[in-house]
Amino acid sequence: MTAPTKAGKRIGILTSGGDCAGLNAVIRAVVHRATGYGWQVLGIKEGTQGLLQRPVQYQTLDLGSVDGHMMRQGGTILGTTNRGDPFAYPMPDGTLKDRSDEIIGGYRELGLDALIGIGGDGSFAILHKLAQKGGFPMVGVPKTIDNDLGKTEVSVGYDTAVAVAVEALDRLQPTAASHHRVMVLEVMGRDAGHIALAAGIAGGADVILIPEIPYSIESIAAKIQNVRDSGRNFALVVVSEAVKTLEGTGVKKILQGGEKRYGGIGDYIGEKIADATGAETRVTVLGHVQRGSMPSPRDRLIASAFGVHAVDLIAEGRFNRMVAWSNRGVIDVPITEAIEHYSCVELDGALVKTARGLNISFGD
Ligand SMILES: Nc1ncnc2c1ncn2[C@@H]1O[C@H](COP(=O)(O)OP(=O)(O)O)[C@@H](O)[C@H]1O
Ligand SMILES: O=P(O)(O)OC[C@H]1O[C@](O)(COP(=O)(O)O)[C@@H](O)[C@@H]1O
Ligand SMILES: [Mg+2]
Repeated sequence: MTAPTKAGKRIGILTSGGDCAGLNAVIRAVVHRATGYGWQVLGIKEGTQGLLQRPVQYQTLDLGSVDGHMMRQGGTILGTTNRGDPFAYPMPDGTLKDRSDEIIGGYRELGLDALIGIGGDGSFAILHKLAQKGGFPMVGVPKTIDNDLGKTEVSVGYDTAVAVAVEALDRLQPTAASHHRVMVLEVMGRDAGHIALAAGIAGGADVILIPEIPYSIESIAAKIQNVRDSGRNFALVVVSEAVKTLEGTGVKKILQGGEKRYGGIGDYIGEKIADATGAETRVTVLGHVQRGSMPSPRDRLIASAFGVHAVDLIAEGRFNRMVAWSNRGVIDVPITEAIEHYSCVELDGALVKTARGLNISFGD
């Protein structure tokens, strides 16, 4: 594919890392704002993978291609990747190769004036390094259901993921009560407990286990005994996927190609609770359902505000910055600060205090 001829600025946009709800709303907002400036927008396919391929994989985005139902759709129309680090790209023979120059070459082939990357910490680390090496201007838009990016109060996708987890607890509660069971819900979060904490509070959990707070089975069992003593015959337990075993190891599955992902701590905790309390216990692993929903209104709003601001940063010539949510509005921060400041659950933060005030146990 040959890049279209150019009048005014031409900007590229890509989505990177795990998908989440609200990515399409960001893309739509970027296209609206850029079109307002009279610019062209090229959507790069599959994150950095699209720039690696020849011909470079992209699609031209205009108002006609982003309106209608796109903002309501989960996922990303551009595709994404959280594999294939360009600086250590896994080759078929098992070796790792630095392919960053090919990606920078792909960027140049498109004749872009700037790149908007929608990603999380991992993606920004890669994209920023590429932009520095290739000398091209870049702006970041934060997304991740994990909400673990520093320097922004919230990332696109988090609100929807929490809503899905709360809905799961709403559905587990009546079946737990009907069968007098302890229901364990394992939610995502690599490696922060934000989803578990927020969903646990909003979904009425009795116990919330997050990687930031060490737990003991005795303490969880004591909480379940308290619940029984109060006359209630069921309990809801939320476990973040990154919670470790009592021996201090993360529970992971090995996937095709040797990739590892969290999964399984819910079963581990469920068994321990059953042994310690004698309660009938069932485990639900929510998994990618948390990423696949229609974006919540709040995610659509944040995504829209971020997309507009990202284009404005380019218009102002302010690069290497990430748009961020702070104090009821959009700001921008150096992207390096966002990468450096990993944001896990603050132990003295409002939500931990709220949970304790509600007598929710962290198992500590
Ligand atoms: N081409 C790539 N683009 C983005 N991330 C990649 C790529 N290749 C490998 N990765 C790795 O995948 C992970 C992507 O980060 P992930 O946490 O999934 O998303 P996010 O960018 O939202 O943080 C990081 O560990 C990153 O180093
Ligand atoms: O989709 P995959 O590759 O199984 O990855 C799962 C991981 O991605 C996430 O859903 C989201 O991570 P990012 O938003 O940082 O990409 C994590 O919560 C989870 O551990
Ligand atoms: Mg991440």
